[in-house]
Amino acid sequence: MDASALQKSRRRANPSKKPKGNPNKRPKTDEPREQNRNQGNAAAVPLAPVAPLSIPVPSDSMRFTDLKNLLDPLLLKTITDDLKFDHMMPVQEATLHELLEKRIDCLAQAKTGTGKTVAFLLPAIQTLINKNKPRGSGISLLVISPTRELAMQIAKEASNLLQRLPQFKVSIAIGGTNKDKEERDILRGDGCDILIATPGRLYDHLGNQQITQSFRNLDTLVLDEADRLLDMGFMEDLKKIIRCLPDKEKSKRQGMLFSATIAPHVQQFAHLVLASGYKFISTIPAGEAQIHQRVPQLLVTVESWAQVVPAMVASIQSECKLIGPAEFKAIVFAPTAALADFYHDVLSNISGLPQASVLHARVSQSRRTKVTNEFREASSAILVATDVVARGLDFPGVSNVFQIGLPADKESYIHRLGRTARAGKEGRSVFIVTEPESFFPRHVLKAITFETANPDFASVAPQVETIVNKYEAKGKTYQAWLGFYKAHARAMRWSDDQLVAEANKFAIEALGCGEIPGLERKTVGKMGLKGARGLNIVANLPQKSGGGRGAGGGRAKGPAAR
Ligand SMILES: Nc1ncnc2c1ncn2[C@@H]1O[C@H](COP(=O)(O)OP(=O)(O)OP(=O)(O)O)[C@@H](O)[C@H]1O
Repeated sequence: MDASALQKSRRRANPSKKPKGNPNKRPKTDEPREQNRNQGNAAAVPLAPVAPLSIPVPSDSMRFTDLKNLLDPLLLKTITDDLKFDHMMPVQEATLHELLEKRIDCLAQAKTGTGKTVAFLLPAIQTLINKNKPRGSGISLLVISPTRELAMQIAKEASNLLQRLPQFKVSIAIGGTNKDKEERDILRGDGCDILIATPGRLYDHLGNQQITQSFRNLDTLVLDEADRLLDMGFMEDLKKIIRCLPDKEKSKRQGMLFSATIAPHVQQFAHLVLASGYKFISTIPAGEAQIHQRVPQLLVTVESWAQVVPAMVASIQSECKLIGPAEFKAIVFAPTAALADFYHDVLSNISGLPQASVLHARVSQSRRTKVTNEFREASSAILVATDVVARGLDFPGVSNVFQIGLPADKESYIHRLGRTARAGKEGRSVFIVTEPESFFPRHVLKAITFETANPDFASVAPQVETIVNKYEAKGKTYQAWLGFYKAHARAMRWSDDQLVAEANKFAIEALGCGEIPGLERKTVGKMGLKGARGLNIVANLPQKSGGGRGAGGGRAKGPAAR
């Protein structure tokens, strides 16, 4: 990061005022989260929300060398000489001293791409060094991450920080990989000091007493992307995991929650990980959006579903021309795996664009790792993805983010956007919605100033039509569309009949289907669309239905399925 970028980033982070009101208020579509929050852990009394500290970030950012009395010389040398970090990012400046010296528990909020990972790894690694425990004393630091890719990235960053201290070992525990190998790694003779894990796989491992035992001396517990982990999808696993760990008050372990977005439920559940006197440290000034104001955010509103894909292609072509093909590195976010496959197919068949790849939860783990690594290394490429890459992933040099259709919620929009303009770099964003979806930029994202854009999509429409006509998985795409928008139907003010009518328009106009794709009866039931008019209901198929007759699949669409 250059000096002027650092100056800019410092100017942005001036948390001198306490936030007023609730800038993170969730859209109305989040009732399930609300219910889940209220169910909470009955035994635990939620703490009253803690007001954010007013920590003014000085105009001259501290240097890492200013911490030489608190940091191990080898660790400091790695930061300055190997990683070439000189000044601290605002979140590091705001947290490191307190985390290192006072070992406070904290809930920390800072914009995407501003160095939160180092802010939690550094104090935790220093604790590991300070404790100087004999080998085989068990895991000192546990970091929990919502996605596998983010867990791998954090593990890499931890290994980078430990390159001059090779006696300390980092392991990962993530789904989709060989569990036995992970187990051997965690329990190996020379020990595992740092474990980075996703919740489901970690809980699986905790069925093994030996692994549970390896947490007996846990010094630090971190939840990265804390608001996601304390959300409905992960809460139950998380509570079970925490029950398997030593009691937090007795063990005196340090707890840290980090995220760019801190939704209200985070403060309600922070006590699961943090001690009662924890500090809330925010480097986002009151009233300021949690996103980088310098990222130009273009909004394209199209009239019909048929215009979405041509508008996507035209926007990508125009941005690619603006940035230059050699530097154009874009992530295209789609609402579901099937829509990501569809958009990927289209973009792969448009000449003149950088190579496109696709990533979502239904891609095999080995492929996910390969695609992630290739995209990280690429100087020019397109990655079509679902929210599996929305949070935390640090792909260098992403010039553009495209969001096609509604994100799951406001936080998802912010985290997706945060894949560009990281660590002081420039970035651009395009958000494409249809008229019925335009409530989202207008109301849910009302704090954001969008620039209206009108890409010339009429000229690409015939080419897109030819590609779409050849696309085979139309039924699957239709079903995924229906499942996703069913979840947003209330916000769109659609009845079930209207939802189906819009889905059918999408099938005919956007997918070029000759007739409404069939949906198995059981799928209609699972989607809660029994009785809705306009569906083409077909009998349940014996087993796997494939893409042929019915829309196939039938698996509920949740975060895990994306
Ligand atoms: N002090 C620093 N100076 C320069 N670069 C830094 C510094 N600290 C971290 N970085 C780099 O900044 C980039 C972004 O950091 P990181 O991924 O930790 O951001 P983040 O705040 O966790 O983002 P997100 O909210 O998206 O998870 C990384 O490439 C990291 O190596």
